[in-house]
Amino acid sequence: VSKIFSAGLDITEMSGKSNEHYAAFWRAVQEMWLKLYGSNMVTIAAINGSSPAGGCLMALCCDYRIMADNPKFAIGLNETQLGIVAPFWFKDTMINTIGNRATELSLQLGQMYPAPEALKFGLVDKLVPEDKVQSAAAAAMSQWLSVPDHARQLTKSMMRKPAIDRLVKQREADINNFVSFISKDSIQKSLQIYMDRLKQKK
Ligand SMILES: CCCCCCCCC/C=C/C(=O)SCCNC(=O)CCNC(=O)[C@H](O)C(C)(C)COP(=O)(O)OP(=O)(O)OC[C@H]1O[C@@H](n2cnc3c(N)ncnc32)[C@H](O)[C@@H]1OP(=O)(O)O
Repeated sequence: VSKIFSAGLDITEMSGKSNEHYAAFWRAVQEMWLKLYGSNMVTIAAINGSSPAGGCLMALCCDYRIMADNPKFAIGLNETQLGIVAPFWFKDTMINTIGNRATELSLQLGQMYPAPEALKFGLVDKLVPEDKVQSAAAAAMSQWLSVPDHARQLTKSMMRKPAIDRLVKQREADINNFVSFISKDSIQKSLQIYMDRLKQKK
């Protein structure tokens, strides 16, 4: 889809469904994060459009982020704006990228940052013209792949293992927490209002 890197998690998967559905959905989201954040491969995000919430998380899982230089494209963990809460492992992923204070500001306010602003505090690493995103990502990939792989892999694992271990240890509790949170009437209402607002925007 043009103008969108990822719209984040599918909100329709989190509304009006059974608890079994929510649990299976959340396990799959955890799985995606564990695989991508824990990958020993080099991962470069080529962010060619807006990237809210789950989209931002996916980008943050990568080793390096290149974004199209267009202030109309924004990136951030905007969960609070939907009346929901970024889970601790979303928060950890952001802290590991931009630090504690910038993460707290960003999460409490549910801020989406236009690309030039995101660059300023390291939420993305580089901006390039829209038609150069793929080639810049390929060039970055070559640079990362030129480092001896065993050393790079061990270093990546050393940096990320504490956050990964934390979710692995609490996986079932995190699923239960998600299900009891998302199935609350008040949360379902917030999500409904947010979806209605998205549709009215047209
Ligand atoms: C305690 C802890 C416990 C745990 C607590 C729970 C933790 C949950 C963590 C959640 C993580 C998330 O990712 S939550 C999801 C966050 N995502 C968002 O906020 C994205 C909202 N969307 C947008 O901002 C925009 O749509 C954007 C992506 C920039 C594209 O804008 P455009 O103008 O190009 O397109 P639109 O017209 O808006 O959208 C096209 C259609 O797609 C729909 N759509 C857009 N985003 C959608 C989405 N994420 N899910 C479903 N549908 C979506 C719109 O309603 C439209 O539907 P039609 O009108 O029918 O065509």
